[in-house]
Amino acid sequence: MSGLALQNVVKEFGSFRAVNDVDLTVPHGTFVCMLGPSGCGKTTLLRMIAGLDLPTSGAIGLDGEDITRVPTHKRNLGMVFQSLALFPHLTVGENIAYPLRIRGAPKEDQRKRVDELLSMIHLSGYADRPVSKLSGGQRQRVAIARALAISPKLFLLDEPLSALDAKLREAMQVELRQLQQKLGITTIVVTHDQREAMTMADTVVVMNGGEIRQAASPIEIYRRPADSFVADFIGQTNLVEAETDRSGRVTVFGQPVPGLDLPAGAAKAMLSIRPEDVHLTAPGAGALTGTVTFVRDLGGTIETFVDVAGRQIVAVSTPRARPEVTVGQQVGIGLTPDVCVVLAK
Ligand SMILES: Nc1ncnc2c1ncn2[C@@H]1O[C@H](COP(=O)(O)OP(=O)(O)OP(=O)(O)O)[C@@H](O)[C@H]1O
Repeated sequence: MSGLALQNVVKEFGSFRAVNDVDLTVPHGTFVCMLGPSGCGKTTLLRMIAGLDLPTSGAIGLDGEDITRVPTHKRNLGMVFQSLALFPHLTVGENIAYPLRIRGAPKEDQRKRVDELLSMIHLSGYADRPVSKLSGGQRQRVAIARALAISPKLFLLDEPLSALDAKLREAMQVELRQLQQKLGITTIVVTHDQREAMTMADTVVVMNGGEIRQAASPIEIYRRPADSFVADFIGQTNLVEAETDRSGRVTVFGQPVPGLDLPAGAAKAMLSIRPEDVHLTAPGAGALTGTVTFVRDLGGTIETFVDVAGRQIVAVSTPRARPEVTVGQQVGIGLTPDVCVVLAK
């Protein structure tokens, strides 16, 4: 297969298993973001793909070749890690040309490639500047260009944008994605920022406790989370329990939700209901009734916190779409089966 394939990859540090039996296929040209809380094993997995760590067991393949034990410098990788490690005493052009120079590429070829890459990262004319005179975002782009100078088979980045301020970071996410699409290079980015992952990835790999909990497109992960960890980790959600009552009706907080089905044979299941799918109504008009406990008006959106039988439900809407409500007021909550995602666990 063309692309990257991880098979039953395990990494143990002493008796601690940091990566537990990971299987993942990344087709050629795909942009993958590995996402998860601190310590979930995403950097360890990336380091094994890079050849910086050896798996305890399992296999890593690239374009059909087993590279599990191939040293990093023979894997044809481009890497950008958190600390950029640009050479501060070299110019922008010299930094980008560095990997070509150490491979003995002719001077003229180096110059051509540097010009090509500078144009790609929107820094044409910057070749002779010292890197010390660049802004954070410009340095980031130079690090990316240097990693791409050798036209690698695989582009690996670990939290590449984490040192940038929020606005620049968002702009760079779009730039990085556009560059990757232009080059069609298989790319894996480790991030703990779900918005960043949703912006850039074809496939988001959500990890927890050394395991992949779900690997799917951003919208699939958001709309059809595999389990309550993924539902809660990606975006905001309401996790509520549904159960079957004595007469066989499926209920939420004791109120029947007609048309909602639980998995065959299950008396209970967790539901994920996104806040934008929770519709506030007049009391009694919705399936549930609750009391407004807090209203967070963020200008573009309003979050309304509602206490329903001692549990908090959050509804999000635009100011125009939301009925006027105040703290202490009773409201109804309309629940339809189509907004309730029944979770596996
Ligand atoms: N060299 C090592 N020796 C011992 N334990 C390690 C080593 N490297 C990583 N670990 C442990 O393995 C687990 C996974 O670490 P890893 O760096 O992969 O997490 P991460 O998901 O990238 O986290 P973060 O977002 O904080 O960087 C952590 O519990 C970490 O302490």
